[in-house]
Amino acid sequence: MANQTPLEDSPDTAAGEPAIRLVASCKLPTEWGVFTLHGFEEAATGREHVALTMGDLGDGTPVLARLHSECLTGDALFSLRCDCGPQLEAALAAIAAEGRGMLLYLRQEGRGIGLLNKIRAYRLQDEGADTVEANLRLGLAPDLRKYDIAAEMLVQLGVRALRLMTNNPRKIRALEKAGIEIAERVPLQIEPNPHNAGYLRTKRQRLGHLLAASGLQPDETAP
Ligand SMILES: Nc1nc2c(ncn2[C@@H]2O[C@H](COP(=O)(O)OP(=O)(O)OP(=O)(O)O)[C@@H](O)[C@H]2O)c(=O)[nH]1
Ligand SMILES: [Zn+2]
Repeated sequence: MANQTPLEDSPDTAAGEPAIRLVASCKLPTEWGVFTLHGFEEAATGREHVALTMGDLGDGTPVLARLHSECLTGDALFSLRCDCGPQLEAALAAIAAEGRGMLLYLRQEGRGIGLLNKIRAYRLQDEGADTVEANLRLGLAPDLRKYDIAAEMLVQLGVRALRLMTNNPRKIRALEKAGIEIAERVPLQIEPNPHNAGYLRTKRQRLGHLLAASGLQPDETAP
């Protein structure tokens, strides 16, 4: 069986030690504005996550937020197979436009299956499988992500209520279960391209994403 990257389930470690700790923060100027970058480390695994914040987050009013799971191909390598890169940019632009908000960049690549398994899954998608079926054919669940660690990062940054930019109801449910209030869902729908329209359609039909159907064509493997 392919290598599966296990994800930590709970923010509680032995002896009540925090599951994740803030290690260092710095300024991060971007093309949309100057954010503060906070680096975190998971106690159990050493996995590193970051949060980008802007403005005063501690006044108790819900914070415009994005929880973005790592997608090396879409975020850094310009892949058109998914909507991750444009969502990342749109979220940072929206936060900067408000002058207040946060983006958590969570190192759970490939919906938690890891980079190499995602490449294996893409290979199966090249051969006709959809994004859910590809995971299943590798013996992996369609979505292995957890949000307990993210909830703990929010709390450590003084945030307990969000206006969450997402189309993913599972993300909302998981955060609510972890004690975070979702005051509002802010849709984050990107204009599809010929390479990701089938992927987005599968997300809507098989993963329950709240996406408008228009423009989502069935061909996930368009060249
Ligand atoms: N296994 C697998 N993972 C994928 C595929 N395409 C994208 N991903 C991963 O899907 C994840 C996308 O995460 P998010 O941007 O948080 O989006 P989401 O949970 O789908 O929902 P939104 O908040 O609505 O964007 C990233 O970890 C990507 O690496 C794929 O075909 N297979
Ligand atoms: Zn992606």
